[in-house]
Order: sequence, then C-alpha cells, then structure tokens
Amino acid sequence: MASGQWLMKKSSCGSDSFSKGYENVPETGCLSIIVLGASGDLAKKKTFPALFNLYRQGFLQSNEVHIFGYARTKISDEELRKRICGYLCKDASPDHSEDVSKFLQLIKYVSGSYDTEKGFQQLDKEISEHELAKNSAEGSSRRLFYFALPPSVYPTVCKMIKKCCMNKSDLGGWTRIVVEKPFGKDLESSERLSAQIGELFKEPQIYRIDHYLGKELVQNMLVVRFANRLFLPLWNRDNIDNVQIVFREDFGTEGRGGYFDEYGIIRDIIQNHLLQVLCLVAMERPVSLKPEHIRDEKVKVLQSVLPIKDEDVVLGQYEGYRDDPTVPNNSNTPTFATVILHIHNERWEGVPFILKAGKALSSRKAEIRVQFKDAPGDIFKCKKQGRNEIVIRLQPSEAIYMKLTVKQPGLEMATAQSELDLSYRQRYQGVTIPEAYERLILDTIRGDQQHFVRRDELKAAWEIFTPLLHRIDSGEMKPIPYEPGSRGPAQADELLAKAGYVQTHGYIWIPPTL
Ligand SMILES: NC(=O)C1=CN([C@@H]2O[C@H](COP(=O)(O)OP(=O)(O)OC[C@H]3O[C@@H](n4cnc5c(N)ncnc54)[C@H](OP(=O)(O)O)[C@@H]3O)[C@@H](O)[C@H]2O)C=CC1
Ligand SMILES: O=C1O[C@H](COP(=O)(O)O)[C@@H](O)[C@H](O)[C@H]1O
Repeated sequence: MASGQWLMKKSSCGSDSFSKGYENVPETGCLSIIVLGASGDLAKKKTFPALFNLYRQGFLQSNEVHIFGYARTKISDEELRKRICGYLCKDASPDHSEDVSKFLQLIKYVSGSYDTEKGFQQLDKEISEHELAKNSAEGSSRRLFYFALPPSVYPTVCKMIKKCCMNKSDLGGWTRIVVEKPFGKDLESSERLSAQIGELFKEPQIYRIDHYLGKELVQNMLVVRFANRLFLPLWNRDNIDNVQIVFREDFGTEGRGGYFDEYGIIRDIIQNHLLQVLCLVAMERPVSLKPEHIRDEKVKVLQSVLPIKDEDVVLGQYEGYRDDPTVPNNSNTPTFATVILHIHNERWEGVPFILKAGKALSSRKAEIRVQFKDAPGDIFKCKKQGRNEIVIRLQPSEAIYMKLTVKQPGLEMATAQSELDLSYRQRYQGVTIPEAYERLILDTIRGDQQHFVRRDELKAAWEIFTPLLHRIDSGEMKPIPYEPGSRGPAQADELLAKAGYVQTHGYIWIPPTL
C-alpha cells in the first residue's frame, strides 16, 4: 500500500473556544467508522470510495480501523461489499485489486431500522467487539458516524446513537457525527433540525459537510488571497467590478427527480456550495487559521448580505424536466437560477456577487470569476478587448488563470487578451488531487472543523435565501423554460450585463495540453 501521496500536516488547530475539553483527543487508536444508509447512492458513490482512497494511501490503518455499514435493507456483509466494489477500483491496476480486497474485509454490515433500539444495540455490540479485539481500553476509542441518509431521519438516528452507541468520551475517546446537506428546507426547518441535533451532540461533535469546501481550488482560495501581496491591495470595491460564482452541469436531474423537485437548484447548490465559496472570496483576513477564526469571518460576510431583490433573480426550468415520472406536471421548481447578492460592508459595497447554477446546460464546470474594473486612461484603445479577470476553475481541469492585456507579438503596437495560467494538470504532473470527500472525512477523524459549516453560518445562509424560496414555493415567482443543452434563459445573460459584467468576445480559455 502506498503511503500518503498527498501531503497533509497533522492538524494543529483542533483546540479553540468551541473545542474545550476536546483538545486531548487521541489521533491514534481504535477507530470505527459507521456509514449509516450504507445501501444508498451517496454511500456507494462517494463515502466508501473516499474511505478506500484514505486506506490505500495509508491514512486509515487496518490495525486500527473497522468500517460498519448500517441500513434497513437486509443484505449480508458480502452483498454490501459486492455493491460497492465496482465504485472503488476505477483505475483497476493489479496492486490496486489487492488493496480493494483487503479494504473490503474491513467492512461489516448491520441491518436495522433507524427508529428502534434493537438495531443500534446490535451495532454497538459489533463495534464494541471490534474495539475489544483491537485491545482498546473501554471508552478510549473513536467512533465516527457518517449520515448518508435523508435528513428526515437525522433526529431519530441521533437519539438512537446517543442512547445505544456512544463511546465513553470522558475516558479519552470520542464520538462524532457527519451530517450531509440539505440541512433543512428553510430557516425554520433548519433551526428545528439544528436544535434537535444540538440537544444530543455538542457543536465540536457535529460535522456539517459541504463537499465544495473540500475541493482543492476552494481550499486554495484563502492562500491565493492572503499569501499574495499582489492581490491584497486589489481585492476590494475600488478595483473589482463584479464577481461570478458559477456551477453548470450538462445533465439533468437523472433519477433524482423526486428529491430534486422538493429542493430545487437554490437549495441544492446555491444556498450551500456557492454561498460557502462566496464566503471565502469575500471574507476578511481571519486572525489565524484556527477553524473558529475562519468561521467567525464567514459568518460576518453572510450577515452582511442584503435582502435579495426580485429584479436580481432569474429562474429557469429546462424543457423536459417534468417528463420525469417523479416530478409533478405542474412543478414550479427551478433547475436554473442566477441570483445577485450585495454585501453591505466597507470592502464590497456596490460590487455584485453573481451566483449562477443550472442543470442540463451546455457544459459542466464550476468556477469563480473575479472581473476587475477598466484600466483608466486607455491609451492603447484596447478597452473593447476585455477586462482583467482572475478565474479560479474548480472543475473540470483545475486551474487559476489571469486574463491580461498584452502586446500582440509583431511589428505593430497592437494589443491582445492573453493569460497567466496555472493549470494544475500541467504544473503538478503526477500529483493526485484528492477527492473532496476524502479530505473532509480525514478532517473529521482529525477533529478539524475548519472546512465544515458551523450552526450560526448555516442559520445566516438560510436567512439570506428563505424569503426568496418561500416566494418560489408559493408560485409567486416562476421559472422561465429553457432548452436543455443551452446556456439557460437568455434573461440570465441580460441580468449579468445589467450587473456590469463585460464579456470578452472572441476569447476562449483552452486548458493547456501536456
Ligand atoms: N447522492 C448524492 O450524490 C448526494 C447526496 N447527498 C445527501 O446525502 C444523503 C444520502 O443521499 P443518498 O445516498 O442519495 O440517498 P438515498 O435515497 O440513496 O438514501 C440512502 C439510504 O437511506 C435509506 N432511506 C432512503 N429513504 C429513506 C426514508 N424515507 N426513510 C428512512 N430511510 C431511508 C435507504 O436505506 P435502507 O432503506 O436500506 O435503510 C437508502 O439506501 C442525503 O442527505 C442527500 O441529500 C448530498 C450530496 C450528494
Ligand atoms: O451536492 C450536489 O452536488 C452535485 C455536484 O457535485 P460536483 O462535486 O460533481 O460538482 C450535484 O450534481 C448534486 O445535484 C448536488 O446535490
């Protein structure tokens, strides 16, 4: 098995005001990872593959770790292993297959319901047996519960864990829970869910996962902003004209229509993933890299966002979305939205933050595009060629590039748009960029909450979007139909132009090839 391919320093920022009493948690020793909802889609596609990659790279040691799948479906250990096997070995090299079979042997399945004690007592028995087999002193081991489950069952599952499966943390070990989005449907339901979970678990035990916070280039945002003298004086309303944070998918809801129709694109992508990215683009410099210092700054940005105006919103629904039998024929759910947010503070007053997300569009990509103002006193008459932009391409083809105006090589004094380009595939050849889930699961084991959403952040995020969401839910605001495979409704581009975004016509960034 290869040892860690990607460099990760042991967290030095686990202790903070929220973590009092948790500073001395052991980072070695018996570890049980319990995947609740192990029979489901997320578990097989993301959770187990992330655990496998951590195992393969030596971050999970077979002499310490045991993995339990839990769900109602009655299947054997072997059946669960078969279900997930195909998702583990995408690049099936020969040494890889040995790792796969060793990893699969670490997995045990327990079947039980989510609202009765019997199954959880059985689960506790299995975990304890494993802990005993690893000679772990009672209570000194670590138990990580990953909720790959619909949020409707979170409260009962939390109760059952609290009642039947807790590690005795006062003896040095810990119990942590990782909860997936969506955390509620609006401010009220989210607060209710938070209160229910909060009665049973303390904040340092709760990891609200937003997998966009685990993406390499999202994590790079703070470094680019705060470690480069170049950007420090420019990152404000005096120099930046507008910011776009864009998510595009070139496929529709595909088999998830029932889930999606209840939530829509704003709850699925914008209120969580894109808003978290916005926080990192807009926040002030944190006092340090301690999780609470970072999260404090994120909350301040969210609390400075002004109420959303109707004229700053364009909604869309792709044609054919309602053909899905699990989607009602009269669905008002947006599959596309452009929403402009305004941040009322000294740094950002007057700068539109344009959040755009859509399904069934012409391409798949996620990026942050920071567009600078025009250079004053344009002696080259090059204004029409476009503005300076820094683009952070989250996916695909991770890259950071800066669009600049330069002299066109040749005898003429002509200008052209070009770029300074840091394309990861070219610059970091042979380096594997970890999957977001991989990195975040490792953080939960290490007790680092920096890249997880704190309860007050979540509340502030819902406060921004709840009034708009209620107007959509009640049918007061309607999505405009758009053709699948298109850019979305034309009105969204008109809104962009109105917000001040200037498109560089004729310029296309092409990821460099090796
Ligand atoms: N799938 C994805 O790509 C993503 C999912 N998520 C979130 O992750 C969580 C899990 O998602 P996903 O795996 O897709 O969900 P699934 O619908 O596949 O559900 C997971 C498991 O939960 C159990 N389950 C399903 N519905 C119910 C119900 N109504 N009551 C009780 N148990 C139920 C089922 O197990 P059994 O019947 O065997 O008990 C199922 O296998 C959700 O919160 C989702 O929003 C977040 C990001 C991406
Ligand atoms: O959370 C979600 O994210 C995926 C997109 O994730 P990505 O890492 O592939 O960008 C999206 O398809 C899904 O609808 C949403 O629930």
